[in-house]
Amino acid sequence: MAGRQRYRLLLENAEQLVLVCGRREPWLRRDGAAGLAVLRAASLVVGLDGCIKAVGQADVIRNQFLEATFERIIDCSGKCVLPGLVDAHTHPVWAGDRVHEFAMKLAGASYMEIHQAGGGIHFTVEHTRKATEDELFTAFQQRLERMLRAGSTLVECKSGYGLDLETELKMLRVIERARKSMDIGISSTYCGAHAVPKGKTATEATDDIINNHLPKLKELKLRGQIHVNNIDVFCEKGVFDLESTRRILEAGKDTGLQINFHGDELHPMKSAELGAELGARAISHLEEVSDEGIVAMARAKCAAVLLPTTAYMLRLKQPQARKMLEEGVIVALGSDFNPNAYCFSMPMVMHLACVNMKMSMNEALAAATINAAYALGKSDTHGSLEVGKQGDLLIINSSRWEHLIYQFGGHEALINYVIVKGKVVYENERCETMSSY
Ligand SMILES: N=CN[C@@H](CCC(=O)O)C(=O)O
Ligand SMILES: [Zn+2]
Repeated sequence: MAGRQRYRLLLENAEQLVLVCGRREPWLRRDGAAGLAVLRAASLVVGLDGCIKAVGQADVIRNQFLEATFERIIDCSGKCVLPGLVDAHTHPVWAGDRVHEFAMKLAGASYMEIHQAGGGIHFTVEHTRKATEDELFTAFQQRLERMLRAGSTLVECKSGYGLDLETELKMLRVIERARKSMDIGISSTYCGAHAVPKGKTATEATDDIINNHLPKLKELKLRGQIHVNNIDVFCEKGVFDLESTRRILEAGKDTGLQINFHGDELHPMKSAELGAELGARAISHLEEVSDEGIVAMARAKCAAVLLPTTAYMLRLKQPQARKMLEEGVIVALGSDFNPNAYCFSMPMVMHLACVNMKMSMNEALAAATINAAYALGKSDTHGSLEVGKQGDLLIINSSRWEHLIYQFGGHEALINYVIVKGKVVYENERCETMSSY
């Protein structure tokens, strides 16, 4: 019995309550993901501290909390409750969209042709450098709101459209401001090695990052002004080669940052092998990863953050998700939201992962929850519905959770509530009047 205590939230009698996992697993590999933990006719309680206090059969919870009071009770009959989605890879702070480049790509130009001609990341850098901090923040805030409404409650956010120290810090301050003022959870990534700035060689840019950028980040962290979690490099032919990548990642690790970088996207670079050797928490993209790289990542428990929107948008070959899963890699998903791949929606990302990368719906959900949380070093607090974890949840207006993936682009009418730390941060009233079928 819970006694007369007060709690923040009671979700009552969900048709399905998708725990994802229930034994404090820090990740789910293929076999674990195949049998996701799902309860039927279940309830969940979140405490005043925002953490989950109980989850179980509705009648058991009812008896246990008979005398308790709740700030809010939501009747979930006929609905499903899932963990908030975790987006493990985004570039959401920028000015200047690239819709004109979308047209060029549709007409046949490749990503690298546009980049080498001074467009792509360079175009966005030019606009981001000119934008004020407030302008960047306003656009970022709106993007985060859209992510939240699409079900993401924890999002990795990169800098990387400044390249010079001043603009990189401006971006990181914008991320910090959102972290403090918004409900959505943020994992912040320094990505000063996103491209080689115009007028510098890769070696000069690498030296600048190691000698100037990283010491400044360390100083700001010590002063409690900016909290950066991860370090990223775009390890790619014509951008940062393997040796420069190694130098930057090692220096970042020495500064206390988790390694989480772009690798083996357009060309095989042996990024996976390098990441495994350096103890990287995650590597993103991996369309061109080698067989040895896959084995090394599995052994090193280095998560593969797969980005189905990139391969779709750029018509690249798909990352070998099946092979990675079979070899025991921890597979996570990200939207890769950026001016090249303008997609906020993890439900759509999961759908693409299922159709184009041949993942099952269970594998896709594990990849967008517990495994994405692992890729950010946060699976002890996020990514599943277990007692003690943060009460980040979705309620969908359907009696089977798989509708979240099956209805491609249908999440806007399907997601009924988004909840962070037990507090409703988005309520979609349209759901009450609409049938989900
Ligand atoms: N590949 C490098 N970075 C981004 C694209 C960034 C951009 O084009 O602005 C990505 O992950 O897809
Ligand atoms: Zn990226």
